[in-house]
Amino acid sequence: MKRSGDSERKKKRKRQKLLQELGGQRIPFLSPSDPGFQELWESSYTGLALRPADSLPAALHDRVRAALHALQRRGCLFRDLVRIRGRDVFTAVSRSLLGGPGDTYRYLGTRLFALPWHNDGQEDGEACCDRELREACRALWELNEYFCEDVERREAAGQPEEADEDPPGGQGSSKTDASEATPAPAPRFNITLLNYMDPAAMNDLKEEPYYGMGKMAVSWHHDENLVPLSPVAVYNYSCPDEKGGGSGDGEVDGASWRVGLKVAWDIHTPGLALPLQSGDCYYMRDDLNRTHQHCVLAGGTARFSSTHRVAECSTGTLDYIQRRCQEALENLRTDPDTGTKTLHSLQPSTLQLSEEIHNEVEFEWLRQYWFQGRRCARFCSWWSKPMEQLEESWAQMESMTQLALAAAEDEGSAEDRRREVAETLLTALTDRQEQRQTWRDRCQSSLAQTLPPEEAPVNRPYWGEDDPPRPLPFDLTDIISRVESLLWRL
Ligand SMILES: O=C(O)CCC(=O)C(=O)O
Ligand SMILES: [Fe+2]
Repeated sequence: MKRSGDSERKKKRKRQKLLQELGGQRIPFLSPSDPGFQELWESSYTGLALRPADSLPAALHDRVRAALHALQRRGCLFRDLVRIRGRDVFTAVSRSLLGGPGDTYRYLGTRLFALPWHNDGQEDGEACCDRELREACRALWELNEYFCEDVERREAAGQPEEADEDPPGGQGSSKTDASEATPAPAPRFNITLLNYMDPAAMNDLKEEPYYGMGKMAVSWHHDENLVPLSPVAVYNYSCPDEKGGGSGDGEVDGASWRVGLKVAWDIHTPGLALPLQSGDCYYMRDDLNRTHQHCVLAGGTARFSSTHRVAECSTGTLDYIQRRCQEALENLRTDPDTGTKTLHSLQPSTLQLSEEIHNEVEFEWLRQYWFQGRRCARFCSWWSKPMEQLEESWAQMESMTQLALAAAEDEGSAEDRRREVAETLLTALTDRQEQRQTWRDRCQSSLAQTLPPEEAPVNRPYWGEDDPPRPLPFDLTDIISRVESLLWRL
């Protein structure tokens, strides 16, 4: 937590310095009708590639569009209450995560839990959601497969396919690929984060501050939590203009949606604004996401996007956290006859491991999940059972902490050992107490209060004096003081 605070402060200083240097002036940016647009794309935005709508199969467009509407109609998309620079804010876009069963994706202090793709033809009885949703998820899985194969094709060819790579309006220039170094095997997209926004329903969209590009639906950012150098593929669907007057594919004159790009920490290279027709896709490849930032500029109509990513999921799958819990619980022994619990080992490294896992399952899984309210369980039951099981494991870990505490306070034991145990506990409990406070504050924030009951954050696990007792209290203030005073005495 402290570390990210430091880097936030550094970034803030860097930002202020650039703004000072800019002195209130706007940095230029280029659109396709500007002279030099294509040269700028080729020289400073090589990792960006457009795949125009007409190069995708028409049937795929139809299925994906129907799927996006179905997910929206069924209320599966939500504005996330994320955390930016220590403050809670709602995202302007509504989102939903799809991916493999048990996958999660973490961004802006928020872990999203994937609605499973359903590429396995489950029958009604055993399924976690109904047929309509299964079909919708499956359509996005097909789009994901399409993108995986497309990226593989491009990498195998070593060189981009001409027609797909030219900036719109380009006269067939022969652009060479930036990635001429050793080709690594193309990682497969494992999740998609869906976005939806209807600008007519939003009255407080922020103006793009540096270039004057217009209203932003998503502000400048790097995509987080991706495998380094992995590509991102985005499907853009601008809904037909219901009021009429557009060209029927989401285009109102001068009001198409655009993706904005800029070189990170650079006020000299002009920005790039790429308009997207309905059905157009774009790729961010190589190190574009690291060296550049992107934003989404709102157009005139409602719009969906499906953003396919290679999420770094080494600590982000249900399998992973279940394995971690097992690892922690290996140190707990329950007598089969009496039910009495004991710890196998009081080694500091063993205790430290289980206390760290305790914090990980509580703050990265249980509290993240419940903070998002009961919103997902309404239409998909996939996560309900695993979350119950994780909570059971967590409850066992509460017993383990209590046993370790008892060992530290056991006057019959060697003082060295007691001190070691107390020190290990103090670190873990201080962290736990701080994080519990943060989550409690987030659940009670004024923004959280504006949500309808079924979406409102739940501060869970929580237990007060009137609830069934647990081995340790929710509020650890007294326990921490006990451990501290123990350490003074030992
Ligand atoms: O909608 C888009 O085109 C991109 C959205 C985006 O940048 C994101 O979700 O991270
Ligand atoms: Fe992004």
